[in-house]
Amino acid sequence: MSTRKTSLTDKQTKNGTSKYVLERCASINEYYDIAFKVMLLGDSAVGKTCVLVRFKDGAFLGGNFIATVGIDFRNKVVEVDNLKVKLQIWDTAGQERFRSVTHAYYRDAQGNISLLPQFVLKSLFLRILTAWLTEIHEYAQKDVVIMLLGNKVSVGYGIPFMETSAKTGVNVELAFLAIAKELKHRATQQPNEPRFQIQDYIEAQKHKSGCC
Ligand SMILES: Nc1nc2c(ncn2[C@@H]2O[C@H](COP(=O)(O)OP(=O)(O)OP(=O)(O)O)[C@@H](O)[C@H]2O)c(=O)[nH]1
Repeated sequence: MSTRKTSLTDKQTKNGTSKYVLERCASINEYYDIAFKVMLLGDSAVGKTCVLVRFKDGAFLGGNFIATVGIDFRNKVVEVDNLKVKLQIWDTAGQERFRSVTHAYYRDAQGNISLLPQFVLKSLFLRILTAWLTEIHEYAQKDVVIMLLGNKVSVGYGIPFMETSAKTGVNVELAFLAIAKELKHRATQQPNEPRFQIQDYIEAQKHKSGCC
């Protein structure tokens, strides 16, 4: 059994005043078999906090945009092949001025989910993607599991990619489940067992749900 205490999520308005705090101090006993750290990366306002809140609480954080200050995390336990997998998901501030704070956390994470901006020109999209992949390669573990989330853009980088919406919830649960499965398979894989194919899993699940 493990006990956890989530930290405060401190959000900041454009003028720098901290006015919105998601209060989550409850202590909850939750059982899990295996735990992984996953970081949410991406430029400011791409929707990292909203995706995490959608996954954790099933709600959409609408209203005025309030930027994350520094870094925060939420835990969620998901079931993967009869194992309880705890994902400790780190929500990083996208603003450049917090980069030195967030870089310090890359090394401990087994998974990275990078959110990419919607509706930008392909050349800009590729520039942003390359910048984030360069950051990941510089600061993260060499064998970190990477997933890209975005909207209406197709990527040919051999990295699992999904279109998601924190607003409608489409594909959010699937994205986190897929990364939990990949991490669990890597951690428990027997020598002769075939590798888990994360993109195949994603496609099969999308097909099942009749989604996009
Ligand atoms: N329509 C729509 N709006 C979204 C969606 N996801 C996020 N938003 C909006 O986009 C804005 C930014 O969302 P956040 O999740 O706070 O962005 P962030 O990436 O955490 O930003 P930083 O904290 O600065 O790194 C908010 O106004 C959200 O309401 C989505 O799927 N659809």
